Amino acid sequence: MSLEKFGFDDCFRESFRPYQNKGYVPARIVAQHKGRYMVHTETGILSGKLSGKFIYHSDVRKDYPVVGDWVAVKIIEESESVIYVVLPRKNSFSRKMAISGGRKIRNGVIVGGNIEEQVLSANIDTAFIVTGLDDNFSIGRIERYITLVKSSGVHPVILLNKCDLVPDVSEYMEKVRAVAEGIEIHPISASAGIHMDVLDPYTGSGQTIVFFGSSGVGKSTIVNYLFEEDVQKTGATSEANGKGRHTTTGSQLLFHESGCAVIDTPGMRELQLWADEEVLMESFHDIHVLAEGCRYRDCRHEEEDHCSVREAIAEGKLDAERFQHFKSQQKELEALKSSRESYYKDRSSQKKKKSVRRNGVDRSFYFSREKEE
Ligand SMILES: Nc1nc2c(ncn2[C@@H]2O[C@H](COP(=O)(O)OP(=O)(O)OP(=O)(O)O)[C@@H](O)[C@H]2O)c(=O)[nH]1
Ligand SMILES: [Zn+2]
Repeated sequence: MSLEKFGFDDCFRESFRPYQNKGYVPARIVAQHKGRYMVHTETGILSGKLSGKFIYHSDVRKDYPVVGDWVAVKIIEESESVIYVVLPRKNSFSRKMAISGGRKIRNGVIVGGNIEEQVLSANIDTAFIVTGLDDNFSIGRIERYITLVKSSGVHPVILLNKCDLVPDVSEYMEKVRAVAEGIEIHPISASAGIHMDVLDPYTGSGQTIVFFGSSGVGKSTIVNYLFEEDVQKTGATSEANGKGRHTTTGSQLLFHESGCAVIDTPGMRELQLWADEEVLMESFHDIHVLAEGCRYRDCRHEEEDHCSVREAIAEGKLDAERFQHFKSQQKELEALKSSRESYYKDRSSQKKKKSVRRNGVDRSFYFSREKEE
């Protein structure tokens, strides 16, 4: 199969030129785990390890290959290759990682300790910012995601999913348009198959896409629609209000036979979690300010003594309903966090190596993932 189909464009071809005719072949990183890689070459998927020279010359983490990167490899055996070079990236998503010292996450940003940039994925054409037109709809959250995507240099597209749940989308469209100047906004319904053809221009041959959005907005349902099969498990709607459970597991770069690649890695999901946490902080700023007066730093504003938040409710300074709303959103985030933690634990105790090709989809769960810190 041709590599153009998987995004190997003229630009990458040009960067690869010096390695051509020297025994190297171009390949794309489709999985990565602690210095082990899986690469997709013209002839198929191989394991890949870094050459000694590469390791010697790379002193920062961001030099190392990540999912989505194009690399120059030498094939040493039928199923094994050695990675020599990472071709220059078009763009990338990264997070700041603490490598030592007293780190702490505050407002979604790591403070304290030494920080190093960790690149999570590279060479993405479109990042879909997905929101549900249900309880989950939040303008603040959409703004967060826009910032996240724009700062990486990737083209953002906004999808307002679950349009089947609202009689008139125009009011939502207007609200979103006000914070998303110049960004395409599309109302869709993945489960009802409404307006799904708006995705066509972004999901053709050679395109690499990624989905951002809180748990339950329908990211997996959209991917399944695109791939016309259940490549990702979707959560059954747990409540009548259209909320779903957190269900996506697995880390992969999925290739559709059309040539579209979908990137999904746990690190990217953490980026979303942080964006959501920040939104929670911002939209309940009053409660965060009140909480500073609580006796205990980790006060949950439940049964604790000297709780400024409960006092404010008792005095009628804080609306009890608003506080309940805050608590339920906080709970949702905590549940999401613990499900991600158990995901990492499960993965580390269970070594998986599986690659199945079905209905034109390379379903590759290349190897287990542990928290890469
Ligand atoms: N009404 C309606 N429900 C939808 C639509 N798309 C998805 N859902 C439902 O929303 C729930 C969550 O969908 P998922 O695709 O699992 O959401 P997700 O964003 O992948 O969630 P995580 O995997 O937790 O990140 C499921 O019950 C879906 O059936 C839609 O267009 N309309
Ligand atoms: Zn309190």
